[in-house]
Amino acid sequence: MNDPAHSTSMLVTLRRIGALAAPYFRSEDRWKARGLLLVIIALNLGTVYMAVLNNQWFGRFYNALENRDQAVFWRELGFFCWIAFGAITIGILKFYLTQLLQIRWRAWMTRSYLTRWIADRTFYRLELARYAGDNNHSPDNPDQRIQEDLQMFTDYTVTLSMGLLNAVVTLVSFIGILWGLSGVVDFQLGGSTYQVAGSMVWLALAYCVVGTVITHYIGRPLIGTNFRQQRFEADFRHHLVRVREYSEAIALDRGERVEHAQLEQRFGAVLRNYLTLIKQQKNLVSFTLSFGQAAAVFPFIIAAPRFFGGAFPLGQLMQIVTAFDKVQTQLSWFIDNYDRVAIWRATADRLTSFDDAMRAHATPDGALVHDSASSLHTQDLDIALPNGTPLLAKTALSVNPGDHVLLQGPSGSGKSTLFRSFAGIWPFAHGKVSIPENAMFIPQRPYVPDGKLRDALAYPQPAGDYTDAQLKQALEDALLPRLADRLDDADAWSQKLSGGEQQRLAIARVLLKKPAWLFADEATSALDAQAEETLYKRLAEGVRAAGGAMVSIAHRASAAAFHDKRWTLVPQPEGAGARYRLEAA
Ligand SMILES: Nc1ncnc2c1ncn2[C@@H]1O[C@H](COP(=O)(O)OP(=O)(O)OP(=O)(O)O)[C@@H](O)[C@H]1O
Repeated sequence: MNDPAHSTSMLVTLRRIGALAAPYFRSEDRWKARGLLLVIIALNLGTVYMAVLNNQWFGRFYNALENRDQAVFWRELGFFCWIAFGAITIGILKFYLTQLLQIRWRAWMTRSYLTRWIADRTFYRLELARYAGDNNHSPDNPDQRIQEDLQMFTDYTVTLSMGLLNAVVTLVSFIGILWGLSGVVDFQLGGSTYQVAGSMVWLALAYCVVGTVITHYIGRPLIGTNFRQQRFEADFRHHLVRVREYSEAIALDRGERVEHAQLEQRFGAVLRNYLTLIKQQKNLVSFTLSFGQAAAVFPFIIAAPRFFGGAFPLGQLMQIVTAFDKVQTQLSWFIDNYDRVAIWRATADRLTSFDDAMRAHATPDGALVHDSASSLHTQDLDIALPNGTPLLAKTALSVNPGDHVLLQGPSGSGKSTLFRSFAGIWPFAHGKVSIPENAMFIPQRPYVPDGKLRDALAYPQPAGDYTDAQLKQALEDALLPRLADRLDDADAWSQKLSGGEQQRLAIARVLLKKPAWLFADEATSALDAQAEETLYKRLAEGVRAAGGAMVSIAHRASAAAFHDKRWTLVPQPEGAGARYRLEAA
């Protein structure tokens, strides 16, 4: 999380905010968006107009009181009902339409970000960029950007800009009123008499400038403390989630004490910072409360000599007091929103960097030519690690229908990465890969989504594409007969199923979809030798029947027996151009 102390200049931030905000008002929703915005602006101006009417009413009402004029008193009370009715109606509409604009805007931005994040596997490349140490283009926690920052950005942009508009228009209106009410005051200095116009305006300004400077001085540390609070809270929550996710491993390691200490330490940081926050807030609250109380009597005190001197009636005094209050409140708007503006800026900065990162990783760098063919061929295939270290260089290989290839090599030699390159998702590969279109990959750690078992089994196709009989048969063929009756059970399958069961579920998917080309990355590593043999047999029969081929990464003889070709990644000496070389046999 950016510290506000290190954020960019206000001008740059405003440009960024403009760039983030503009697309929505140019989108397909633009007419509704612009219409809503205009109505909200009009309602804000309406609020100010109501306040002006209210101020004028104060003058007439208090004059009626002073003159003991009952007729005017009742008429003005009736008029007040109209003003109140208008203010309430405008207030409700303003609240409702502002919320509506915010949620529409958030919905549009969220969909736009989601689309760009998911599209073309940008989410995957962003994660890889993080491992590659590309800090400029690998924002932390995209989930937080999309879920929280977009909500804050739209909320703050609407409320702060409308608040600013309100403050400026109110100030202009009420400074005018206050100026008119102030009249011209004689002012003696060094034996000469000067005439000062708008004395109340100058006094209100002076009062607020003094208040603002003091608030700024007292409130400044709060911004940094607030930001640190958010970060400490996020750290604490993150660690709690990790303990939950890795509960079993931690329990097996007997890591409770370490985790407890870690959690205590993180919560300690939350607590310490919070105590600092409370102390700083206490200072600010002490001042703003005193300042607010003083503001209630300050205009009476300064207008009193002229009032008692008979310069104006009670109604005008009350008008001066309410106008002074308005001017004072609006001038204080800037300082009241000091920390919100800082949060807004940081949010805009984070969204901009997320935007830039998505743009930078929107499409693969184009170095790998990936097309479809009736069999697998690679040409001049170079594969590197995210940090640039070459793993394999100038690799040419081919697999023809009917081939069953076993890929072997030391751990970390790049077997899975070769598969990632075949699939066309590894951004650090160069050269050419041609591969049949409907090839299926079983990753080392299959993804099993939560929800209904039938959906997890058919993933990513809709379960409706398959009959119950097909789904059940696939489960039975994958040695999961126990699950065949639970197709409609919704559960957190990735937590409930054992590692071996999850692998069998991934194999059930293959048996269900019957691809001609299969790439299996240690797909049976958690199974016993007998189950491994049975399942490999079924997989091999499946691809043979479909006229395709199979490439497997596997270590045990029970799997090796189903392959007739072997590729081995052989370590290369330093200076050979790549860490490994692929030997085909
Ligand atoms: N996302 C990543 N970021 C950084 N390095 C990675 C990433 N994925 C893989 N690597 C590195 O690439 C190298 C090859 O990894 P890969 O998973 O392909 O090896 P493997 O041969 O399949 O290993 P194993 O047999 O242990 O599964 C390893 O050194 C690994 O640390």
